[in-house]
Amino acid sequence: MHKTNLLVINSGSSSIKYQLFQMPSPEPVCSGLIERIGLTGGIITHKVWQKGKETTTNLQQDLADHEAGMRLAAKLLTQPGTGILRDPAEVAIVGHRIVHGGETLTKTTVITPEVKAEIKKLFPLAPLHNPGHYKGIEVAEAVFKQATQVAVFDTAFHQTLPPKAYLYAIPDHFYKDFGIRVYGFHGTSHKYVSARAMEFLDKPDARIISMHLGNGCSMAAIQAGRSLDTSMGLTPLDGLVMGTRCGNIDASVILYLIEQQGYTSERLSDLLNKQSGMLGLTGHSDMRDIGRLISEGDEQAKLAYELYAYRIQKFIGAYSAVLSGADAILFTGGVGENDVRLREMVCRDMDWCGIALDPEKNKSAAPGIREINTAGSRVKVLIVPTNEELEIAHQCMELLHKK
Ligand SMILES: Nc1ncnc2c1ncn2[C@@H]1O[C@H](COP(=O)(O)OP(=O)(O)O)[C@@H](O)[C@H]1O
Ligand SMILES: CC(=O)OP(=O)(O)O
Ligand SMILES: [Mg+2]
Repeated sequence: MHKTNLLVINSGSSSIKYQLFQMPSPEPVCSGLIERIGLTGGIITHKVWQKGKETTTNLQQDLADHEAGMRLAAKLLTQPGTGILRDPAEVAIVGHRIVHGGETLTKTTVITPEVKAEIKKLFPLAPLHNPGHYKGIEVAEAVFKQATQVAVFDTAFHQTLPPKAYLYAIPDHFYKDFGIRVYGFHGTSHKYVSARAMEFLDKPDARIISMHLGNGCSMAAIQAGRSLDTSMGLTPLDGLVMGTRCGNIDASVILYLIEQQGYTSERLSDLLNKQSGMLGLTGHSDMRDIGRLISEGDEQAKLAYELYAYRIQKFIGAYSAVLSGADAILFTGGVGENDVRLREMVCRDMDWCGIALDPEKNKSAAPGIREINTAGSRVKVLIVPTNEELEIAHQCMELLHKK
């Protein structure tokens, strides 16, 4: 069978993940994770599967920004030793995760100069993401010259939100004139994990509360595969407490800082996007660092965890109302999939809405989708490892081969 080499690049706010697929096989032949971009102690894990053998390369290297990360990924993919490609021209398609598509880029699309210009126009609405994606596209265009570059948008899955969920209660013309509305993000992940959960539950009309908890965090209320509400808004700043973002905040805090403390918009953007969230509360944005502090008895770290979990619990309550109950809640993302303590805190005292966590199952580190609720729990509690890269690969194939 003819195989298509398809490289997927998923750049998040703190990481770049990449996978090389030989489509239609869903198993990658190479994958990489570049973590802690912009922090000290960058961690790089590059894996290659060839002739039934797995080879892993681990590097520790500080990476200042996403461009440095993308250049390293391209080098690891193509250089002798770690490279799986003899020639970059072997890659036929590069699929890029793009966080913000705005009002016009609502579906998976081939990247043209016009699409790039639109992604650039949206920099202010996704300041931690779209600039990195743009650099990623430019590096990929330079290295994989022959490939078709495709964009898959985080916002696309949330196009099904009803107006009562996507409009803000400000004069209507702000939506009509400037496109100010809830867009919602992490859509590729919410779509992928909810589809896996519907299969697992064998329930195509399932009511699902999906929690993507990574460096960026968002929740979605999903029914029968359609997103009905989500916690991020015009930008990926709203909703939950995140690694460096504040989530929900009274807009008057911003007015107060401008009027009474002389903050400029630049300082405010830096404060709310990059200095807040867990970083602002504890001095650390990575939950592994904060987990270590808790184990050492740090009270502030414990309080920050409580605040993070409490916000999630409130959204579970809200989305139970949106969906008139839930069949399952899903944990995914770097924190959701790995952080035992956090899952325990989120599910604590939630029996009123039918959620009962099994503490032993919660500790299991088994791979793949798994159920961690007690036998009597009315709502299933699932860990569903996300795979944004595979979802992006499928969407690229659908677009280009109409499969
Ligand atoms: N074993 C772990 N325990 C707790 N948190 C973890 C663990 N592994 C990763 N994380 C958290 O996951 C975050 C990264 O999640 P990820 O979904 O990859 O982020 P991104 O938003 O950059 O895509 C890290 O910042 C870290 O807080
Ligand atoms: C939208 C968003 O916050 O993405 P990430 O979690 O990958 O930073
Ligand atoms: Mg991510």
